[in-house]
Amino acid sequence: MLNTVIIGASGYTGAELAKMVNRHPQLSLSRLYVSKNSVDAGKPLSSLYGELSGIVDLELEGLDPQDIPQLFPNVDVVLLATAHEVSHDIAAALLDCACIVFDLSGAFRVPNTDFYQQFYGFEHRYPELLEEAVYGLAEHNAAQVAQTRLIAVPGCYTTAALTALKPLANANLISDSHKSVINATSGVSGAGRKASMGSSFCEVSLQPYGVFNHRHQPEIVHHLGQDVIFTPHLGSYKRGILATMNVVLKAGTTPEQVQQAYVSAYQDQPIVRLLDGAWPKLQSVVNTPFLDLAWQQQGQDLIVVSAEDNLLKGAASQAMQCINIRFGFDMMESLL
Ligand SMILES: NC(=O)C1=CN([C@@H]2O[C@H](COP(=O)(O)OP(=O)(O)OC[C@H]3O[C@@H](n4cnc5c(N)ncnc54)[C@H](OP(=O)(O)O)[C@@H]3O)[C@@H](O)[C@H]2O)C=CC1
Ligand SMILES: CC(=O)N[C@@H](CCC(=O)OP(=O)(O)O)C(=O)O
Repeated sequence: MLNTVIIGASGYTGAELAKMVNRHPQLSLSRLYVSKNSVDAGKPLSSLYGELSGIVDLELEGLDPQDIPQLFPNVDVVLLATAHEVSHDIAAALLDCACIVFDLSGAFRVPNTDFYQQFYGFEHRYPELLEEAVYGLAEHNAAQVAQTRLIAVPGCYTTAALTALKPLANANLISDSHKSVINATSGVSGAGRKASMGSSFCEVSLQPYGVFNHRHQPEIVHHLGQDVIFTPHLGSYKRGILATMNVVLKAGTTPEQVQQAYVSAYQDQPIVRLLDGAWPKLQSVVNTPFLDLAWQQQGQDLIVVSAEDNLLKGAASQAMQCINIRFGFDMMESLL
């Protein structure tokens, strides 16, 4: 059994992780942490999430980062469900304790320190860890995930976009002279559990945000290898992302080539479901680890649509896919 700890366990993705770790036959959930002075320290996780009552009643503990060298030497797996800056600050100390670290934040996703200054607003002090980290896009980077000690789990919008666009880019089917256009809508849980005006019940209304400057645009570009335009939208519902993408294909690309690109990428990947004759919808993926994908071509124009649960394939269940890959467990273990 692998001794497993979740830091940031009281948040939305942390609670999803707790559920999955708890039902995993090879993982033993030993501790749940929040910040040192958290108002939730001392409470059982199940007092915050009633559905976990009798299932995960472990108490949330406040973590002082200075105690990491004493607390973590016997821990095998650490899941960081924390804000970017928090993950940035504590990952190195956890790696020094020989933990395998799965970080759900953006702190190690793009190997470029300038990117962090520009899009995250902090100076990245661990350029060597940025180089070392493996991007945990499970269906595409399994071989590298299996070898590493630091996995940067992709962002939720990024997973929706890259899963749809990477097979086309890998098959060299996207026109060089057009940017692919990604329009995606996320439920409010994408903003996390902490209260804010922008995510309060009476304020949320379907609306774009982060136009031309959302940090997932450069994350997508880096891992796709092609420029894109990305516009996120906040929807007035709890969870799920629907992304609609317009792609201009190279002249002469046939529907068979597009089909072949998707089938060869995902035919052995149970989490990505290629729909035949229906468009993805949130209802089919919310509260599941699946990402649904469908497309339609008209000449050089391709519309491709993906849908996922932002807290699951967009975060926690993709982290669990990475754990399964990293330790050689069945790839579906504990996902359903
Ligand atoms: N929500 C989503 O759809 C997605 C989120 N992500 C990323 O995953 C990470 C977690 O997101 P989410 O679950 O939504 O966030 P939440 O805001 O819901 O939860 C954050 C958690 O971190 C804890 N925390 C805050 N500061 C510290 C600290 N210094 N030390 C330890 N714990 C701390 C919080 O508890 P407390 O404040 O009480 O200490 C809480 O448990 C973020 O980096 C986010 O960007 C990635 C993909 C999708
Ligand atoms: C609705 C909403 O606010 N969504 C978040 C995305 C959360 C996420 O997946 O991304 P990171 O891990 O990169 O923070 C946002 O736009 O910032």
